[in-house]
This record gives sequence, C-alpha cells and structure tokens, in this order.
Amino acid sequence: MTQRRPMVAGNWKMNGDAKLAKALFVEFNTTLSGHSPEVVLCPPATYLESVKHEFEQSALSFKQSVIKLGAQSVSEHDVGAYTGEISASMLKDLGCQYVIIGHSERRSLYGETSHTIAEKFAAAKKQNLTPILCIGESSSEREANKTFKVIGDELNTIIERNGINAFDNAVIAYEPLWAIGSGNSATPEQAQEVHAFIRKRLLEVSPLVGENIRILYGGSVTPSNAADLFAQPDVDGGLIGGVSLKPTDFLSLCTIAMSV
Ligand SMILES: O=C[C@H](O)COP(=O)(O)O
Repeated sequence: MTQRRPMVAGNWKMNGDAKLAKALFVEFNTTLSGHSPEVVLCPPATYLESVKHEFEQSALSFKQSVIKLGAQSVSEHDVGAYTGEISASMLKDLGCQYVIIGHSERRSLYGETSHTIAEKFAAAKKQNLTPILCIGESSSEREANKTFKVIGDELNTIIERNGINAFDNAVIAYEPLWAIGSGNSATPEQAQEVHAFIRKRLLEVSPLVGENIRILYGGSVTPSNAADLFAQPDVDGGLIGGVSLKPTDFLSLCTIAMSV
C-alpha cells in the first residue's frame, strides 16, 4: 500500500498578521524535526510575503521540503480587468505552491459555483499550483442522506472539466459545512466513511490517483480530537482553520499527524 505523506494545512481565513507569521516560525524552529508532515501555510494574500520572509529567515535546514506556502483562493482568469482578483501566475511569483479552491465560505458567501471552481482548479494546474479542493455537505444534506450524492457531484464536476489526471498531486479536503468553526467535528467514523467514499470514487477512474491522493479532514480539528481523526486509514491529515492561528496548538497537530 502507498505511504502517503501526512499534510497539515493552516487556513488563516481573514485573520492573523505579520506577528503571527513570526510566532509560528519561532514555534517551528523549536518544535519541528526532520520527522514532520508536509505543512502548508495559507495566510491572507497580504501576508504571503511576511510568511515567506519568516520562512527564509528560519533556521530549519529541511524547511524547503517541509513548509510550503499556499493561497486561500485564485482567479479563474489568467489576466485582465478583474478588479480585486489575483491570478495563479501572481501567486506563483509570490512563492506559493498550493492554493485552496472551493472552500465552502467562497461557495456560500461569494457565490462560487461548481463551474467556477472547476475553472479555478484548471487555472491553478496550468501554473503548476497544487489545488487543495474543498468538498463537503451541509447539515440538511446530511440529514437528507445526500452526503455521498453531494460529494460525488462535486468530484464529477472537476473530473468532467479537467480529467482525472488533474487530480495527480492534487489534495482534497473533506470539510462538512456543519463542522466548520462550530466546535462540532465529524466523528472519526463519519470522516473515514466519507474519505473512503472519495478514494473509492477516484480509484474507480484511476487506481494510481486514488491510491496516491491525500485527503485531508477539515472542521473543528483540535489537539484533543486530531489523533483519532488522523488515525483513520483514509485521513491523510487536516485542513485547519481556528487552530492554525494558535502556534503551539497548530504545531501539536503537526506532531500528532506524524505519530498516528
Ligand atoms: O479551512 C479550514 C476549515 O474551514 C476548518 O475551519 P475550523 O478548523 O476553524 O473549523
């Protein structure tokens, strides 16, 4: 069986500042060892440079292979009159290697549709940015037993637009909407059930992609519940919101990801 390297990605959302970037790297320098998950930091676009600066100043000799920079969103367009938008090539210029796509807050608050998300996925791939594709069901969809239908449809939209090979090296984050920022995480069993479904769906189309793709869990992950979630066979780490703003706790999650 493939050994997938665990990943812990921190999505600051519209929080944090340059001081947080500094505090995180103080913690990384003292805590992270060569035995580490892949860590992706996704600050607001205005702090990408600050994080990059701290990263470059860091004493971590293995930092190049461990800590990566990610953005929270990207334009589906390459260039042009799109006020307020940031293109994939601009993110590349800033040193990003990852970009979160399809976060439920982008879908619900900013009207991003499945079609837009598939186009953003394409734009990221075109610039060799690795998409972290967020998918997940609402509480009403779960109650109506539509979880697998919603997840399946979200995957299909990407596959139809981009082909299965676009998932090569991509990352998927399963984030049930009801668990995000609620303090009410999915149980390890609920997470595993959906992660296994996602992997099976991809395995059916491409065994290689299905076996290798990392599927993160996101939604109220804390140092108290992470071990049980990350220990599930199809959970390859986490996409972390609130706790990514707390350096000590975030680093605990990185340690837990390697110890399960
Ligand atoms: O992108 C991160 C997720 O939305 C999870 O956020 P949370 O850890 O604050 O629940």
